[in-house]
Amino acid sequence: MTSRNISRFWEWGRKIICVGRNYADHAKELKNAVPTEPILFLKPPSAYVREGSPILVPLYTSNLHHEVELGVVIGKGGTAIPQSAAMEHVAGYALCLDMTARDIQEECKSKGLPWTLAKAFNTSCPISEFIPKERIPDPGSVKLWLKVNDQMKQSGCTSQMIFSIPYLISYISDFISLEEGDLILTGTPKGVSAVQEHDELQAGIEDVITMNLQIIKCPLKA
Ligand SMILES: O=C(O)/C=C/C(=O)CC(=O)C(=O)O
Repeated sequence: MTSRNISRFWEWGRKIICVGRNYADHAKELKNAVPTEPILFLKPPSAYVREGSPILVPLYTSNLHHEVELGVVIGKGGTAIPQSAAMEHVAGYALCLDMTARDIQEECKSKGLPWTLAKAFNTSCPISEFIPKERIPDPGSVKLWLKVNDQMKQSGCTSQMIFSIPYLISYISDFISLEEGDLILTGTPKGVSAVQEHDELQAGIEDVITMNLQIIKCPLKA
C-alpha cells in the first residue's frame, strides 16, 4: 500500500469543509446576522492550488473576493468527536484562502440555491505548505493577514472566531465523519475585497508563515 504523507495532504485528502461567518465583524460587513450555529459548505480537492501556481478567475464572475483563513489539517479521523478530545485529531495547519465569486454567491443566496459555483471552482482554495501542530501551540490566538498589491486588506486574530477549533471539529464530526487528510477552513476575518487579473496577493500567519499568489483570468467558461 502507498504510504500517505500528511505534509502533502492536498494530494490525497478527500474533503475540504468550510465554515462561513465565523467572525462577527465579517458577518456584519456582508450584512449577515451573526450565526448561532456553524454554517458549513464544502470545496472539492480540485479546488487546491499551491504557491507558484496562479489563482484563476472564472469568466462567469466579475467580483472575485479573497478570504484569508486558518486551515486545520486532520491527522486522525473520527465521528462524533467530543470537544475534549478534538485536538488529538489535529495533525497541523495551513494558511488558506477561500476564494469566493461574491456576485455568484449573492445570486445563489437570493434564489435560495447552493453556493457551489461561487466557492468550489478550480483554484478556489489556495494553501500554504503544511504547518506541523507543534509550530502553532495556541491556534485559538494567531494573527492572520492578507495584502493585495502591498496594501493591507485583512488583519484579524483567531481569538475572534465565534466557534473555536475544538467546537468545530466536534460539531462537524457529528454529521460528517472526519478522515485523515481532511482540511477544515475556519472562516475569515473582516476586510474581504475584490481582486483583479495580475493582482499580487500576500498572506500570512504572524511569526509562522507567509505565501505569495497571483491572479490570472481563466479561459474556462463565459
Ligand atoms: O453569507 C455570505 O454572504 C457570505 C459568506 C461567506 O462567504 C463567508 C465565508 O466563507 C467565511 O466567513 O469564511
